[in-house]
Amino acid sequence: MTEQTDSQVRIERDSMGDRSLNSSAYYGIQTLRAIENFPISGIKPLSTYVDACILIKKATAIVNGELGCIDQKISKAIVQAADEVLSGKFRDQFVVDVYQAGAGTSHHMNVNEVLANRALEILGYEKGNYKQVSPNDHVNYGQSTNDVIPTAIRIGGLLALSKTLHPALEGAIAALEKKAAQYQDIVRSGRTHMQDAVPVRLGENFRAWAYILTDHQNRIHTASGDLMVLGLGGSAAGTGLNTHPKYRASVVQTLSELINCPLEPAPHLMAAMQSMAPFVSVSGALRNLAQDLVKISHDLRLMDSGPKTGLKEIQLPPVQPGSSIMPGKYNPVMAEMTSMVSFQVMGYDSAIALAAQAGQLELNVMMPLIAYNLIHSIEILGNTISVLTERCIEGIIANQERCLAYAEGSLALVTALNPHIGYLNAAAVAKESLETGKSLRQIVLEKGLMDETELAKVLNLEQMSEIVGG
Ligand SMILES: N[C@@H](CC(=O)O)C(=O)O
Repeated sequence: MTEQTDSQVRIERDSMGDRSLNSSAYYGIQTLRAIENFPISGIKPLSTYVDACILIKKATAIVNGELGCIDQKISKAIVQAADEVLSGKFRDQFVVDVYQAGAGTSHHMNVNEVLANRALEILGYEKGNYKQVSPNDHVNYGQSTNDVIPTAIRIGGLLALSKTLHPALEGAIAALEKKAAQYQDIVRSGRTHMQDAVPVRLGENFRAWAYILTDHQNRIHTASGDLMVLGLGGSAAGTGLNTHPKYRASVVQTLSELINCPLEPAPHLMAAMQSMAPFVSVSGALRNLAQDLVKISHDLRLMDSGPKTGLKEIQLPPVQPGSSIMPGKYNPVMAEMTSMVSFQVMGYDSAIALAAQAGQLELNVMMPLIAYNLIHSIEILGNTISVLTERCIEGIIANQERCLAYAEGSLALVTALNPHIGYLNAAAVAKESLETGKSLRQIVLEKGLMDETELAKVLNLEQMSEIVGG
């Protein structure tokens, strides 16, 4: 290993002493200590979460500059540094493991240090010259991890929802409605308890899934309303110590404009800091969606099962060879992946529930876990639903003959005879059909239970699978 020369390192000082850093690093001494303290997962902060923190820092620098709390020149340099990060620069400088100091102080200081060091360069100073621009005194003026991080989780959640999950759900709903219209006339056998049930239309199966996803989108949208209420301005304990009296309203307004979303200041800042309820609500709505995604992806796999020994009512588009050993096999990989992601989201939700109830007095220090789990849940669900739509749902082909054959052979068709011959007679017909292999029609006629024309009208599959009153 080659030794670093003096020009390749800089010395920084904090309340614990001096440390040397590589002079190319934009993060500083507190980040360095956190890197050493938390070599846990290797998982770095999600880019949406970094965006959220940087947007908050941009808003606070603008407002603190306008209110005269920090020098205008410094304010402008911090804003320029923030814009550079938002445009994609310096992203490799956000390096603290997601499992880190409680409340997120380490990641927060990482953000403050990167912005301070870049602002120093913009103003013509060396990195680390914190007398000129300080991570704590300027970038973090009037702020605390304790109000910034819960705000960043809210903003990160909102950004992730609007960029990934909501568009993905809209695409899936549109694709399912298209399939519903395409396959409206195909009759298939319903199955309840995995046994023959009355006939249904394949198109209605797709329409039902579209409605299920629409309901989840509405639930998530409603829950996410809570994310728009911000405790920013509360500083360390929700009292707003060290902030300008006009800061709180102004910073929320500025942030609203930056992300083009109607944010509002929380009516009680201590409450906003202490309770993790908004994140629990959104995570709960995500879990709810994930549970139905499991159901839908399992249905897709069942209906596609075969090709020779399963149901094969539909054909999912083959997207890759399925087996390392069995030639010619194509597996329902997109649906399999969807189930696994959904299980992960449920796991994240369980951890969020544990973290959310672990607040003590003025603060809940488990926020880093909540931040990662919530934003990651939204993003992996969004990505999953997008590819499931494009690589699976849009390419589904119905096997009309197979669907009809199952529907015609279903013993549950006798259900339509109940009003005409009674449940017990119908049950006897079904039993005999199963034992002898004779058709339901033949047995009813042999027993003289109904005449031929009447029976033909009642055992009409199209009519039986119509939605009554629909
Ligand atoms: N989380 C810190 C405050 C901060 O980082 O701003 C504490 O309460 O100790």
